[in-house]
Amino acid sequence: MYEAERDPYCYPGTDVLKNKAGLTSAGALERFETAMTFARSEEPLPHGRLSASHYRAIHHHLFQDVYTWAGKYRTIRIAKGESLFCYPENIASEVARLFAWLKRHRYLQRLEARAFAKGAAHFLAELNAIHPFREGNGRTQLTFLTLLAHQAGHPLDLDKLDPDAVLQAMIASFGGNENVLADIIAELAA
Ligand SMILES: Nc1ncnc2c1ncn2[C@@H]1O[C@H](COP(=O)(O)OP(=O)(O)OP(=O)(O)O)[C@@H](O)[C@H]1O
Repeated sequence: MYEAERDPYCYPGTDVLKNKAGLTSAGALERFETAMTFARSEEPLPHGRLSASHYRAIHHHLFQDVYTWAGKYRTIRIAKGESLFCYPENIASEVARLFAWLKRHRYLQRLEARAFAKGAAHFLAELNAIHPFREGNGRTQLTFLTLLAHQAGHPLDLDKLDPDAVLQAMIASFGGNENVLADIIAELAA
């Protein structure tokens, strides 16, 4: 999925991420990852104040059974399709900047539905452009967004979520158009 040269996260000569179960087949790892993160997502999430450390704790919670680096920022450059994400040396400062933005905007609380959707889309687009973790960004983003929306009084109905539409909206947001993402969030919150 990711394009990374001589990726120290992978078993040599493969694109399979080193994992706690020692699985060297991509399919087996995918099944293991899905099962483990699903089980963890059924448990109560770590408490926190919607901060950067809270975000890391959520990634750690979901991926702790699979990767030793759960909850830790990546150390290599990664890209998906045309999108080259934040360089690793800038991740900590960019994450700090983004969560300071969220705090300054009072965690998007006390906003009307459309204003919430717009703010949440901006936050999500920025978070995705940073892509702080080697893997598991999408699931952590969605978990955090669900929490943020709930606390802001605009709970999301995830049954309505269309993964392909979200992917297209995320790609558009990387190119600077956050409107499609805002429309999706508004629809999920309606
Ligand atoms: N070409 C792209 N440009 C920008 N963002 C992308 C692109 N392809 C995928 N994404 C976004 O990257 C995130 C997925 O990142 P990652 O693969 O680290 O997470 P994951 O949880 O392992 O995967 P998934 O979300 O597919 O379950 C999603 O938010 C997705 O929308």
